[in-house]
Amino acid sequence: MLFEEESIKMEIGFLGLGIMGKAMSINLLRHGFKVTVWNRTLSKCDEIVALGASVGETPAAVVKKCKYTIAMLSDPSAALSVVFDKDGVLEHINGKGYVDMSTVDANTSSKISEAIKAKGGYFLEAPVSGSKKPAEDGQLVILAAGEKALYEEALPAFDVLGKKSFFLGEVGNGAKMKLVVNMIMGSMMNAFSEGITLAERSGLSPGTLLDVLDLAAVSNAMFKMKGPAMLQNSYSPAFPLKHQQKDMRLALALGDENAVSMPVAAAANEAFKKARSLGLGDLDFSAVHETSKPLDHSS
Ligand SMILES: NC(=O)C1=CN([C@@H]2O[C@H](COP(=O)(O)OP(=O)(O)OC[C@H]3O[C@@H](n4cnc5c(N)ncnc54)[C@H](OP(=O)(O)O)[C@@H]3O)[C@@H](O)[C@H]2O)C=CC1
Ligand SMILES: O=CCCC(=O)O
Repeated sequence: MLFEEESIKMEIGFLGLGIMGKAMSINLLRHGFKVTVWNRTLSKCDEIVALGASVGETPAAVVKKCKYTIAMLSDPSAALSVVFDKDGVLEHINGKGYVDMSTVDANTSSKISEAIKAKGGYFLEAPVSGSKKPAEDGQLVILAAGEKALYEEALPAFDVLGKKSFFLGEVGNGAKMKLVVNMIMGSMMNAFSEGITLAERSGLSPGTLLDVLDLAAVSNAMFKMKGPAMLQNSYSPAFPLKHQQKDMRLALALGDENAVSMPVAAAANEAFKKARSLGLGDLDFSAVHETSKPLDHSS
């Protein structure tokens, strides 16, 4: 057993303290797990240390100390770097469990899995659906795949981090499921944003549009949560737009591999790319709304 029954005795490493990693590591601490954190910008560890965590100087140091390490990193390049670079995860992974919860493509996940297995470690991919608030509240949806035994042993931690965990079979299936979900979400966000602009430009109240949508068949949590802020042009980041565009790009590549025509997703990706080119990448992905607004030619 990598894990012991009582969470109080579990020592969990956590790599990556961005919007999601910070909320998730705090949640684990709050529920009695011992947590050792590492972040590329080490100063970001200070807040978590003040709440009771320890710090590892490198990913290798964290893995050496903990039987089980979670990663929550921005993209495929970050996920690979933390594993394969000097002082990376591979150095001490023999006999340990590694759970990558970052959103990456199946190929990246497979590369990491193979390397960890070759060194005698255990690997699970476990990307999540749900954003900053669900991460803070332990309400994520966990899409795991890989080593089944590690999944079962990780359940005490997943039960704290999420409201539901799925085990989807072989490595890659978690990554693919996550990309399909985010591809749908990104397309919906663009349709929503165009709808708000169309309502405004055709003389309707966008506030009333939100009320109507909320009672209609297309009602959903995302429109309800993001709509009011979008009407105020307020895009405080919960899910950064640059990550949503990365997910559209990876989902479109999955479509290429499987000869699936995805014109709606391709158009949504163009809008997210446009938003990035306008410097909106660090704002919430709802900032794609800015690209649906007519240009102001008054000056
Ligand atoms: N925010 C959200 O709502 C959700 C995000 N996700 C996914 O979770 C992952 C994390 O998202 P989020 O927390 O929002 O992202 P952030 O941008 O807030 O954090 C990214 C993290 O990755 C680290 N990082 C980036 N590049 C490297 C690198 N080359 N080497 C090591 N570390 C690196 C950053 O370190 P540093 O602080 O030094 O920059 C930071 O800790 C992403 O894959 C995202 O798609 C999934 C579900 C929801
Ligand atoms: O990957 C990010 C997902 C954000 C969400 O599910 O709200």
